[in-house]
Amino acid sequence: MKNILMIGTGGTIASGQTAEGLAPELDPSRLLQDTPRVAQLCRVDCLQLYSLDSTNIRPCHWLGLARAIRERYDQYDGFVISHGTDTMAYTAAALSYLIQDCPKPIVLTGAQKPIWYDGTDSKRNLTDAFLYACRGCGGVQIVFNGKVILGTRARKTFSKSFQAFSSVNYPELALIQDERLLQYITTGSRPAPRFYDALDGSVGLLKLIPGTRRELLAFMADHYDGLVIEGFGVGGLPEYDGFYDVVRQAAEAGKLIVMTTQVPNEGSDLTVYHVGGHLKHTLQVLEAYDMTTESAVCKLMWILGQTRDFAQAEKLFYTPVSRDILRFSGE
Ligand SMILES: NC(=O)C[C@H](N)C(=O)O
Repeated sequence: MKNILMIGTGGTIASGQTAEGLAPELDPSRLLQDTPRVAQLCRVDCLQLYSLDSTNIRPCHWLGLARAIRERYDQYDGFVISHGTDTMAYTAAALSYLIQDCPKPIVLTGAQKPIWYDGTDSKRNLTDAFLYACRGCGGVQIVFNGKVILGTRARKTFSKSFQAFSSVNYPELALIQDERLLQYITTGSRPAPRFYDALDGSVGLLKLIPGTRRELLAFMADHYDGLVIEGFGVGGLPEYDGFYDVVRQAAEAGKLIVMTTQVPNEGSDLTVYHVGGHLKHTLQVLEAYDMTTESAVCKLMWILGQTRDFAQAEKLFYTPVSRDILRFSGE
């Protein structure tokens, strides 16, 4: 039997009812009491690391999760992290940069309804997560509603339904149906993972709207070391009101700027239109292409944890990690 470590962090799956709404209170061993099937699949140890609604999860918690896995890595065959769904895609992306080429499965799961709720999705998701931790591929993945999604490709796309997550610009890796694992895509891995222990949380995300004030961009460029700008369509920046100069000054001041799109699918291509091409050709800005915003944000934090040098940052940003960016593969 495989040895799996379950790490609890909170979320709806572990929540109880309070007068002001659901709040996490159940620890992982309590979740397993309600999911007896797991004990037939593997041996489990439990670690309650946090008890948070995932709205409260921050980069320090991602570092804590990576550290917890690193410290116990040799003792287990796989890891299951129970987590709130709201920021699970960010945690999955962050862990994909902090723990690279991992040959053991690191599986995030959670639920849209608490474990005690009639018709909850908690038990299915937990059972599937453990099944995948025992039989699935290495690396960081989300198992949810029968789908297995690469940690760098996940996004929460439904706020209430059980099908909470989609795989963005990349196929789902596997399906789990009636405890049968259909592994369509495998993840290659090295014999041992590479752990990182630094992230710089000084990254901001600006979603443009028609008429966004330049002052907002300038304020963010002043207050953050890295900035992700979600433009429209295939990407670009307004040509009125001095936006370009703000980005130029920020880039010259050594800030790392990533241009991406707020369109959910197919990614950016800045060079198609002048609103993007002028920027791309004249300034030192990075482009997310087919990466998710969650991954672009976390990759920027990971890069800023290592360097401020644009050339080095550019190299790191465009080097695929766990298939987060495909634009450059094969070129
Ligand atoms: N379904 C959930 O888990 C949502 C919850 N607010 C959380 O992210 O912690």
